[in-house]
Amino acid sequence: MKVAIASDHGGYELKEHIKMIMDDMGIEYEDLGTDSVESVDYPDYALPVAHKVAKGEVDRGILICGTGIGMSIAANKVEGIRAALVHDCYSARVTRQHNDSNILCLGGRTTGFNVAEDIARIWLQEQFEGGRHERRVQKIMQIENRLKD
Ligand SMILES: O=C(CO)[C@H](O)[C@H](O)[C@H](O)COP(=O)(O)O
Repeated sequence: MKVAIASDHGGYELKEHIKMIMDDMGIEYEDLGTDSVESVDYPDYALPVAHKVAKGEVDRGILICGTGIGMSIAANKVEGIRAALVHDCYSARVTRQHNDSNILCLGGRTTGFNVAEDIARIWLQEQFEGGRHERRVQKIMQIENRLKD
């Protein structure tokens, strides 16, 4: 599995921590910035990650800003993206099993490193269950298609 990861300044330190977790898990990743705590605009980092995931250039994405909210709003504008803002381990598991979420959003100012690490480990390992959830994900995609009319 290959992951694209990015953050704004509010998520920079957590991004560096999550990269260490992926190193430990043996997961290949591409870091699309930012490279410091200097102030930047989160949509500029959400879009490249979302595009890579939507185009299939990577399998999944991780986006981190201060709360994770801005990143999730921006990423979910891209067709084919199911970005999940996660604060707890149960949601991390279920958003993979049920929603087949392809981007994980975390808050660098709202979620402690230890909880964020647990969330990331679960989300990176968990599989989509399909079945009834496949039908529901298809209905999300149909909403995207209707919006094109
Ligand atoms: O988009 C956000 C709010 O949901 C993120 O938390 C940003 O990181 C935040 O808005 C950045 O704020 P700052 O005051 O410019 O550091």
